Amino acid sequence: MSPVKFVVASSNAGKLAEFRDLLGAAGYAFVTQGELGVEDAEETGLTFVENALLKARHAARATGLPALADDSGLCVDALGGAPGLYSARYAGVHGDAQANIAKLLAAMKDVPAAQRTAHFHAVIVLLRHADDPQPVIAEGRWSGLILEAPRGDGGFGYDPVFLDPENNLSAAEFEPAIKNRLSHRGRALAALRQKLADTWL
Ligand SMILES: O=P(O)(O)OP(=O)(O)OP(=O)(O)OC[C@H]1O[C@@H](n2cnc3c(O)ncnc32)[C@H](O)[C@@H]1O
Ligand SMILES: [Mg+2]
Repeated sequence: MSPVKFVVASSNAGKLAEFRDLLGAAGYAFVTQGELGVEDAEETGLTFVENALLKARHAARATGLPALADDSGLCVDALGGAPGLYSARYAGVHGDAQANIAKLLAAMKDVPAAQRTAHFHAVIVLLRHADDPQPVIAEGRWSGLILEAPRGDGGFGYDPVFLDPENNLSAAEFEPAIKNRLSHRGRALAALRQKLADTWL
């Protein structure tokens, strides 16, 4: 395992567990912003890219370390892309997955099966330092359908109501390693590593 290379600018325990597996398997050690006493950045951007940059810059500035951040969300076609950028705070309270799921299922109550398409989107940003003018940016997508009721107890956030049609499993029914292989976050991180292959990571 390499020495600590960067700080991960996230306070989401579910995301951090996924990063631990994904980056650990690749041999990279990191610290979390929470371990270094860094507060959450304000997510004032209007796009996933902007928010990921804000988070990474905030953590890099506070710690002096390179920083990796993820901004992600669930985009539902029948809802015009909502909750999208506002996925974490859809029902009003940041990170209340139960309330977010309840609000989503209510909004989708009358939407027929064929129109329940959705995708998770993740943007991962790596800044080598707070003023890095050349951020490395990678994106990943996971397409599926919104279920009518939650299934499974793994994962986090909207996982219980997101169906992967190819496997007929909800995101909360996958083994963590399989979710990491299929997911928006896993794909974004793979793309990031490819971009960095001959340079930094
Ligand atoms: O900003 P950080 O501290 O990383 O944590 P966060 O939870 O606020 O993260 P985001 O701002 O990126 O919001 C993303 C939300 O989208 C949802 N989400 C993202 N990836 C997901 C996944 O793999 N499974 C389920 N829900 C996910 C979930 O509700 C997250 O809270
Ligand atoms: Mg957030």
